[in-house]
Amino acid sequence: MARVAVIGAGTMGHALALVFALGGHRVRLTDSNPETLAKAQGLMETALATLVEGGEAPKDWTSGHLAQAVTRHESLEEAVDGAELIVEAIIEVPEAKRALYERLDACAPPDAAIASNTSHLDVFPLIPAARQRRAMIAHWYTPPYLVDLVDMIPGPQCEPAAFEQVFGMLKAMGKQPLGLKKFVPGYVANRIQAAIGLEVQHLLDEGVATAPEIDAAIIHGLALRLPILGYYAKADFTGLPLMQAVGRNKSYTPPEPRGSSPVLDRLVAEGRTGVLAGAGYYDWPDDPAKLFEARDRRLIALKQAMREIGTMAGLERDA
Ligand SMILES: NC(=O)c1ccc[n+]([C@@H]2O[C@H](COP(=O)([O-])OP(=O)(O)OC[C@H]3O[C@@H](n4cnc5c(N)ncnc54)[C@H](O)[C@@H]3O)[C@@H](O)[C@H]2O)c1
Ligand SMILES: O=C(O)[C@@H](O)[C@@H](O)[C@H](O)[C@@H](O)CO
Repeated sequence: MARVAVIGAGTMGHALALVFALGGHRVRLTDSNPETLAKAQGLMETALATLVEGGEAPKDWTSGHLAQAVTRHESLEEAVDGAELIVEAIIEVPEAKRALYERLDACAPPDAAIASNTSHLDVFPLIPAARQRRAMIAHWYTPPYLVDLVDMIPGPQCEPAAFEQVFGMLKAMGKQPLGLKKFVPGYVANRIQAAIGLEVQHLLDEGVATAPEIDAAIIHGLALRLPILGYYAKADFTGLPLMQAVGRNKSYTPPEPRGSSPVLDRLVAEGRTGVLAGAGYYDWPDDPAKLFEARDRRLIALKQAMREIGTMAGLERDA
């Protein structure tokens, strides 16, 4: 059992606290916003109840059990006191992360590993020199208690033993850490997701299709094969000469990255920031906790079906 501090209790932080608790670790959770920290309790409890009901967490995990495994702390110093692993899950703003790492340098145990959940940032230049030997990225996908992939990148001066320790810890928790040798923005899955993002925003901004139409194309077209074949096994079923021909014809040109999307900017300006705000690309009038629950139930059913079905991509797990 390790002592883990999770910094940031928002969309990812509360869920990561739950993941590490379920993994058998003792977790302290903190956030600079006391309201967010307070709300995290209810979100963790709902997620835990859904996991228990779906058979993805042990039956004896009650909210009392959770309260013992995860404690909430308004003070950063208190949260990191005695921590062996610090999971940084604060906002994706370089200056905020830099300021936090400086504070951590002053108050965290000298041997604590720091693992950033950053989606795309090269955080290593933001981390003080004294912390470099145990600095790494461990990037999770939401909800991390159901999505197993964790992208892992050691910092340029990270000691291999420190990296392997955290890598092994995540493996022991039943996760699928994917170790990359050096930082590349977005790792593997987030780069693919970013490319999809660029294309779907282009299609929407240009009025080619609506958000529901684009989602229908993904859900009823692409998504069915992906869990079984990934990309390359699907290509083998397509036939590689066709892929060559498509490439040769240059029939696809990716949209120019513009750094912004007019539709996205309008939605955010209108306060339609996503499920937690009750609306985003879609309207979400229900209680967010209920919506997370509805999503999680479906993900559990899918995950369990996938375990039964197996993939055809020759992955280690299916051997
Ligand atoms: N949302 C996702 O799907 C997702 C998935 C994987 C990775 N990430 C990454 O995880 C990180 C967090 O993302 P999120 O979606 O949970 O964001 P979020 O906005 O939901 O939560 C971030 C939290 O950090 C808190 N915070 C800000 N500065 C702080 C500080 N100095 N100390 C303590 N708390 C602080 C905020 O109050 C907020 O509650 C980002 O780096 C993001 O790129 C997000
Ligand atoms: O998909 C996820 O959960 C993650 O990849 C996140 O890091 C996040 O959603 C990013 O894709 C945001 O661009």
